[in-house]
Amino acid sequence: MINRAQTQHIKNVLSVATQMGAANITDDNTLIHKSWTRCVNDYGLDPSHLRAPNIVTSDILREHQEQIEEFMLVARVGMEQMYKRVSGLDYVLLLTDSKGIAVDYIGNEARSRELKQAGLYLGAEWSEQSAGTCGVGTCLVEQTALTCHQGDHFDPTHIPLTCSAAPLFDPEGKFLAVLDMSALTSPMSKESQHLALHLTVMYAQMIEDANFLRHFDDRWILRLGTAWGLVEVSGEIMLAFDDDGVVVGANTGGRQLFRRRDGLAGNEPVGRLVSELFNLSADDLWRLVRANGAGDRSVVTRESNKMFYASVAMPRRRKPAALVNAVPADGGQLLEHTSYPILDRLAGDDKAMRRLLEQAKRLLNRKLNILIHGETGTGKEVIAKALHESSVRAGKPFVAVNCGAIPESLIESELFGYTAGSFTGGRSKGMKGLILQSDGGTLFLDEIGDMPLHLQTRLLRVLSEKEVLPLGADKPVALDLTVVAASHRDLRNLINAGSFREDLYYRLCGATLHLPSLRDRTDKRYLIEKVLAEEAELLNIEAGISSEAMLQMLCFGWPGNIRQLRNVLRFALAVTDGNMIMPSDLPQEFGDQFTHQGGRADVAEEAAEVSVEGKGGEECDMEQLLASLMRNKWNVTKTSDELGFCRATLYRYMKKFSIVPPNQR
Ligand SMILES: Nc1ncnc2c1ncn2[C@@H]1O[C@H](COP(=O)(O)OP(=O)(O)OP(=O)(O)O)[C@@H](O)[C@H]1O
Repeated sequence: MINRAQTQHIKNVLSVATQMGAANITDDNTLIHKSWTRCVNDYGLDPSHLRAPNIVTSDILREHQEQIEEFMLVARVGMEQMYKRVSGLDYVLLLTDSKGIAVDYIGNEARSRELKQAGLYLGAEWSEQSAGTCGVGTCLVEQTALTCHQGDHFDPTHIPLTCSAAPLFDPEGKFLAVLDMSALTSPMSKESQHLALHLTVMYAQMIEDANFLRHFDDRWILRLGTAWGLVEVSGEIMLAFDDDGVVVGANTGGRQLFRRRDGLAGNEPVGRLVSELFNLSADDLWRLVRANGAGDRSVVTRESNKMFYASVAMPRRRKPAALVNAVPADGGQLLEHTSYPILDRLAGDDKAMRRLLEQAKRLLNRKLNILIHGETGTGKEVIAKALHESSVRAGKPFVAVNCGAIPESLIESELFGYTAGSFTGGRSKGMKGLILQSDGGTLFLDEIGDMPLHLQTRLLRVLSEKEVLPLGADKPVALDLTVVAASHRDLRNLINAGSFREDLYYRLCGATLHLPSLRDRTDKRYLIEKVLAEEAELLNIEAGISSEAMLQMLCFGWPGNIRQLRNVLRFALAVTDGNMIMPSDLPQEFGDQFTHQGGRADVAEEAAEVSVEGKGGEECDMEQLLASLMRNKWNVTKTSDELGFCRATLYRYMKKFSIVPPNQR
């Protein structure tokens, strides 16, 4: 039902959109009126057709999140800081991607129903084409910061809202995302939102610059500013340059400084020498590195003669050989690249695992909850513990809880604890729950999908309020909690089935790690050798594995993943006669899945030592062949292409090496 104010709004929108061509709109509200015109004339939207917010499905949302996953980690830190400044004022923060989908959100959980109804929620689509004129959508088109206040909105249902939005660009200057601060209600005057817009622009710049510095953490950074004392921390203008003094990146301020006045492309700082852009020789750059807050820091742009103060920071991540020698002894300490041996040891050369571990390293010491997905036995708890031990929380407790293993009737008291006498059968002095036991450290919640719904609600409260209320207590206890949750089930299916809270899911998945199953990993040999060494050490023996037993293990499907691998090796070490594991030491199913030529074990062993040649003359041994087959999911055409054989040759060698595809076993 359209009310009077809405009817008036619709008339207003239509009169602006139909009377004015976009070109000749010049009043105060230029951006908004241009957008109304676009909505009616270009997208065919009708303001009298009221639209409910479009919230995309969790699958689609995840696809959008994955596209800017790394950026979201940086943005989240900025959003949390920004939210602290406005909490209590009923603002909501949205981060949308370049398509206008809200990929991250921070808002008042208590008002989540109203916020969802208004579209101020995770997964909401705020492009102009979908929602009409709005903070995010119009910022996406105009690529500038703006406030879309109440009646500025196109859709009459959005009239109560106020939205201030600022664009975010990636280190290459590509439009990446929008940061938006919105409220369901606000004072009438648009001026009341000046501060909101200012804050949004400020945090957008901070997020963009943090992302820029992360992206170029192996490069030299030249900062320019107009305040002498602030230039070391100011991100107004930043240029990243390489060891030869060539600019490899510029932040938005840096690109604007060199933008041509006529707006045409060109004059990009990237690719040019720092000394071409400023009156700075290589010696001057070193002087700025050493300046350490003192001395002359003024620089002038060569083309436009603008004066700035400058500082230069060394690469944070690596030690570039050429420059280490060039930087004088008092040129400051280079930061060593920190390695994380506990995480690094979890994988060999499997690409998916190496990517995952790099991602895990970037998550360290961020106040983020992490969700780990993976089949049973893939090492979810192992990686959770490695994350804990590699972080600053290493000295604090790591408390692991298997939500699926504790009887439902006990989970509540185990997790939240209880006061003396609060329930029959409890300890007389009460009990500190597992959540409180993990204060300052990490709480690992395994099989989180098995947590009963009413406890999910309590856990959500603990996570959002950072305090826990033990059973029977009248005062909550504050705590510093980091949760790593794991599940072998797809939690989104549980959400769709109504057995898992969506809001808890988003609280838990500050970042998601997907562990590959063992059969898909290309570093099986590394894992086999590692687990064998660990098991042998426990028995205080030296142990090896014969090439045929290794081959059988490499070919096995491992439905129980690394846990099964450990059990198999433990079994083999227990039954083997000597210190060398032979095929006969492996459980029966290993022999069954592996067809020997003529049933003779020695054929495979012999084959393992044979090398075959590709048509290009390159050597290829049995293991390479096997690895390639597995990499290509046993697709013979792809494998033969990769190795440079014809298919017939590949089949011949598979036969020779007794390699049987899984579907023929
Ligand atoms: N990278 C690894 N290196 C050596 N051993 C590992 C590795 N990952 C896992 N394991 C071993 O595999 C077994 C299972 O690991 P873990 O309990 O972490 O798996 P999970 O995915 O949490 O299993 P579940 O889903 O059943 O709880 C353990 O014995 C662990 O030591």
